[in-house]
Amino acid sequence: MTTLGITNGSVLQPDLSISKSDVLVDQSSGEIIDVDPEIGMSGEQQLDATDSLIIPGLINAHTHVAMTLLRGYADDKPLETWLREDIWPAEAELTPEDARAGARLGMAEMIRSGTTGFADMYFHVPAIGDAVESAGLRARLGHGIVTAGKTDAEIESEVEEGLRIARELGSERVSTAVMPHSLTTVTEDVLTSVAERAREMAVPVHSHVSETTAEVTPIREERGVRPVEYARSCGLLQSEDFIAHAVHVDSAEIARLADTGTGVVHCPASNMKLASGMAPVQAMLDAGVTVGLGTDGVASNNDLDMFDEMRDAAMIGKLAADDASALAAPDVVRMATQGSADCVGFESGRIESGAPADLAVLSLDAPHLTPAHDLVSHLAYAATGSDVRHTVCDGQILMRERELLTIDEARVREEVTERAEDLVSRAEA
Ligand SMILES: N[C@@H](CCSC[C@H]1O[C@@H](n2cnc3c(=O)[nH]cnc32)[C@H](O)[C@@H]1O)C(=O)O
Ligand SMILES: [Zn+2]
Repeated sequence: MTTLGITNGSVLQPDLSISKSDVLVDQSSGEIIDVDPEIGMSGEQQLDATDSLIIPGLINAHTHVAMTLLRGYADDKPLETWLREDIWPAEAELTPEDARAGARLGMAEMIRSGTTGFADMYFHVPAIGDAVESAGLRARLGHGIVTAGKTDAEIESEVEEGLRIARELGSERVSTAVMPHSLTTVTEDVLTSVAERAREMAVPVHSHVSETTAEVTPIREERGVRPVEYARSCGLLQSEDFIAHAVHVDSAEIARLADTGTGVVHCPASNMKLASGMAPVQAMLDAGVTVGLGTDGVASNNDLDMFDEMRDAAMIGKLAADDASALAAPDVVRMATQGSADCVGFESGRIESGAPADLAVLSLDAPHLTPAHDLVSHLAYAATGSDVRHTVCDGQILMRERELLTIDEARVREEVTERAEDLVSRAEA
């Protein structure tokens, strides 16, 4: 057994209280051995956490990580127009090597901002999976299945790819899901059949649901039910499943999401930027829905910093509920850690013995984090990703004193810059 001690800091406990404590990690199993004052010095190697707070690694429960290639490429448009006019044509030109480079850049950004795990829906998933393996993060990956605008033969190969990825990929840190893109971009037959196959493979289903009113209206008009009911009728929304957005859900739908135990991944920045709407997150929390947090792709965010996302969730949550006490600091911190872990099906998100050693160490030695009346408040409202000193996933150090150890950042930035230019010129040719 090789051990790592994180010493001389404070720990954000699972109940969100803060105590002066060390953390001792078994690097062989990737688990936390113990959380206890003074225990860190017994580790074979140490990470210093003086004037720092040890938090669970944040979990980005819904993203499209390779979209870093399209950061700033098309802004200031609503979802449908943005996807059809700009994003899908550019993505049609994307190669597996582009996706691999884009994913590596995105993971560099995640590690730098204390994110240790994520759920990703994209294509060229094996290339993204390789990038995850070498970066050292934890991820649940799936091929986004779209049927809209495709021929029967194309649909067949989309479905095959989606099921093949769910069945064949996977390792210690990489798990999979079946990911039909949304209720309006995938036919009823395909939604029903891929959900059934997901049950046989014992993997979750993940989709975009009710992100905009443009998705709700056609379902209501054609089927006479709201989207959550329709999704149920297709066999979606089991307890292991998780959906992104759920912006336009009524109280009956919220009750249904709570009963079924389906996770909801709130993506506040994307919802604001695409003007998709304000999700009723406080109502979902009150009803007992499991709520996590995600950035969505960077083309609609435009970064992968989960600290920004916590702050955005708190701000828009208060506006949506017309109540300043809604989406309080502990609510958003819980969403970015335990809530996201519960959505995605990770054991991480909590610092306790036996849990995966997925951690971030945040420096408190900064003007914008002074004074320290309430560190949970700082996490939600004042800290940023650049305050993270060290990032650890599965017991391995991915960043030490802001130096990335698993990704050659300069090389990745250069490569993505070149590939992104090339991609855009192909798309616009
Ligand atoms: N196999 C599909 C690709 C699906 S990947 C997932 C898709 O979701 C897209 N996407 C990104 N953000 C959003 C969003 O907010 N809502 C819906 N789709 C999004 C993303 O650009 C990507 O095309 C195909 O052949 O088109
Ligand atoms: Zn998305």
